[in-house]
Amino acid sequence: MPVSLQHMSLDWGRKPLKHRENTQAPRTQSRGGVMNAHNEVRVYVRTRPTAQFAQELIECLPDKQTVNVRQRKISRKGVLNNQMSSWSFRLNGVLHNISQEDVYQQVAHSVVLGALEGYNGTVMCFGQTGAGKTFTMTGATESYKQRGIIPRAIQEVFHEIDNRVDHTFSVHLSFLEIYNETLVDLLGSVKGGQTKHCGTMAVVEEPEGGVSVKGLSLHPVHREEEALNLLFEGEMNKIIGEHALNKHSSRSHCIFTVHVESRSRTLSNATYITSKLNLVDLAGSERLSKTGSEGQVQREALYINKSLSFLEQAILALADRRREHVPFRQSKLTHALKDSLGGNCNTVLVANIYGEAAQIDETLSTLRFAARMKCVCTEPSVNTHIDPALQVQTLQKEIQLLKQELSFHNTLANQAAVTYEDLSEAQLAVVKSEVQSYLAGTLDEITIVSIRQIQAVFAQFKNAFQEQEKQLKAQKSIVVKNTPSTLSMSDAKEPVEEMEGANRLSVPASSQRQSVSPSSSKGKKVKESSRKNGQGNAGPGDHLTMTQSETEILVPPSAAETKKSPKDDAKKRCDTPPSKMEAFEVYKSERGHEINRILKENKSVLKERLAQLHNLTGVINSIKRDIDHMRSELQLYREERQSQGQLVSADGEPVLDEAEVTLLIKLRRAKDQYRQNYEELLSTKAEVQYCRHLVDQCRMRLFSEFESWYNESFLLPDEVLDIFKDGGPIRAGLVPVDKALALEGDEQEHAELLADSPSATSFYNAYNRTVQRVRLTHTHTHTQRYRKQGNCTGNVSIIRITERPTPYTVAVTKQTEMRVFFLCSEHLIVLFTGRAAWDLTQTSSNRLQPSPEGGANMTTTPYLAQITVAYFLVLAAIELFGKEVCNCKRH
Ligand SMILES: Nc1ncnc2c1ncn2[C@@H]1O[C@H](COP(=O)(O)OP(=O)(O)OP(=O)(O)O)[C@@H](O)[C@H]1O
Repeated sequence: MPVSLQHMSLDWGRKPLKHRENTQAPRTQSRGGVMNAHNEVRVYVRTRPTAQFAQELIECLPDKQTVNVRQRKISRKGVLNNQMSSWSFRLNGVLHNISQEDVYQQVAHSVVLGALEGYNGTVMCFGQTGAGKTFTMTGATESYKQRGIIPRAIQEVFHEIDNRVDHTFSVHLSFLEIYNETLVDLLGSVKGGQTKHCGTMAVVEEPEGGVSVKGLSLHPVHREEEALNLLFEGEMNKIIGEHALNKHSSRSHCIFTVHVESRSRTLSNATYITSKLNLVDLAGSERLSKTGSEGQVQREALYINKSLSFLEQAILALADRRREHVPFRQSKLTHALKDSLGGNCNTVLVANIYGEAAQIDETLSTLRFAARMKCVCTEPSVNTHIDPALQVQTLQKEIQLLKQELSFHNTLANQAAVTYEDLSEAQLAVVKSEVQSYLAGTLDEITIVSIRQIQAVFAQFKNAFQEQEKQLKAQKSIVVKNTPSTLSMSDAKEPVEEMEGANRLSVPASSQRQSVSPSSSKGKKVKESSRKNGQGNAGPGDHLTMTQSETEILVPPSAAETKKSPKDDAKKRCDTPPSKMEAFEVYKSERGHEINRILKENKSVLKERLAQLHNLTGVINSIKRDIDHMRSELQLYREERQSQGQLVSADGEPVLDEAEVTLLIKLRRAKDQYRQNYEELLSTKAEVQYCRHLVDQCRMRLFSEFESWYNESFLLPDEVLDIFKDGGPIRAGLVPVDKALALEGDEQEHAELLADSPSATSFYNAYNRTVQRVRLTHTHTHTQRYRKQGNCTGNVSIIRITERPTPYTVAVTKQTEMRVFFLCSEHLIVLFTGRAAWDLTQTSSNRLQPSPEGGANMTTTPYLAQITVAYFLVLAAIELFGKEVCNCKRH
């Protein structure tokens, strides 16, 4: 077996970078940056110097990036004729007659710096046997000046490490050989190596992507010299053969890897970065007819050629972006290079070629491989890791610091006694009793001291709510059992959509328990028809979501309630108001008929526009697909042509062929079509948005008017209804704040004026309207005045409820007995004493029971405006506490 060991001279000492030899070649990238903006593999071609350089066949252009190759055409019969074919290859650089130092600077310098910044890097030499791959990668052994990329990379790594004092680095080396499809550890015999997994060597996939070699030893190195020793040791172990084209031909593929790990000395975070710098010297492809290899060397050549052809297949697949599968596992070489070729790596290929005419076929084939490789994309990214143990330590320190901050803050705020640990059983019991007292009205406020306490308070509220809900359900099931439904599912089906919204705006349960009289005949009609159905309200609620209000209504009137006085008639009727769903149906067909009709019309227009939008989207997507398809067809076509070499005219201009031109025209047309449809899509979208807005507006109006009508017909107390009478200061429905606030005293004033003369009604009505209008313009000032009276300053706890279309804010002042509630909605802002409001809830009375302490805007005689306001406030407040509180802030 003609295997020999290559002799290496070991006299390459380290030389400081500032004394380096000629560095004329431009530095392509800045220090440590991602070297390739387009994330494509960078490809260089290097010519082996020769006295017989075939100038007439190989032309290196002055741009130092293009190489043109000419070859005699082969006739159909397989014989050469005098016609020539030309190919042009544009690469990242043509390294023709340049020094080893310049090669390193152009090819590997930025990849090495990238590796120190956490980017994986690969530099790989490919080409015909004897073309200069080993010379490029390892260099000549005789002279320091002629050393190749690997020793220079080692030198640069350690030089940079010495300079980067803000980081600590650890460097390990490995040296893998793939010989006849067998993995060999070239440093296996060297002591001090660490091997992760023992046993047969194999390429294994890493859980986080990428590959590693099981059983390959990793050697820690601290100095350049140590690293060079290992390189030379491995080089000595490489298998070398001899044939006609190369006396010292590498018979295997070799991957020298520098593993770098770096941590910041200045930042005390738990992150660190790692990278792998792969320096790959591939075995050369060879034609047995040219090398004249025999026996073992011939067998090796077969293995080499086979693995290189698998490499070509993998590159073809990688370059074709439509291919999902890349056959990496076909050979040990492609599998081992999996993450170096198409991964997160800065990859550079050097294609080594002969300059002689005799090797022109192989040169052309090497250049085609290089052109394909240039189409391969990589995604360089920094390999950042987190050290879990260090992170725990850092977080513990941070917690400690924050605890100290907090206790310092508490001391300043006179709250040194507050603890922030989990609440004990005793503390939880205290919270529970506080919440119960608060709900019962015996406690005005719960002082908030910590987040854990807030959580416990909310948990208690939730418990209370759930318990109440359970009770209501139990109550409902009893009533439902006794109340046969007369409405079928289909009856209830249509209103569902609208009622979902109606429920959102609905008046809560307790409000319906109040004794009120209907003010309109329509309301009565609904109520009466509902009465005919036994208890009146069970129907739709049985099939749909049973709201709290509906369940409440189902409770049959007690014997005491049926005993009526003449004035109690209204009360009794309101004990059993119709279900909202039922009432809503009636409302839509009568009072709300017009707005309901408009809503329906708007909905149908919206539906039509949505269908149009849907169609347009379909059309656009299909055009987009066509465009994508054409683009990739064009790309593929170009790549194919590029890999065959760019066809150029006699003047050297690139020539487009007919097929490419046709594809370009088709693509342009499709783009125009896409643009037109897209514009149409935008205008249709705008129309849809507008229609949606109209539908929403109509729906909101329908609901709000229904609410007003329902309240007016079934729920509002007589006193309130009186003030809604024609000519009264407040119109029926939700009470606008300005009117509510302006109401005070109006009744009296009105009555006095009317007393002048009964025939002066129109005059006074007009007068009153003008007065109201003037007051309306002063709403803001008015509200401010009340706000001040409400003493809404100082510490305020705000609980915001977000589960409603319009969020409500309940603000409770801490300073005085006075409580101010703001119910903010489109129509109503209420200022009131909290105690009075809660009293009202508890007694279920329609009369306001002011707190004994009273407030600046409260007296023992309830004003009508205040009653009205209180009424709405209480409804909202009850509803609030039936909902889960989502967010609590302490100001
Ligand atoms: N740029 C160059 N300058 C000087 N000598 C070179 C150059 N390129 C190659 N050589 C010489 O050519 C011979 C073959 O080169 P080398 O061993 O590097 O080829 P190879 O591509 O690695 O071949 P194989 O694939 O058979 O291993 C060596 O003696 C080497 O010194």
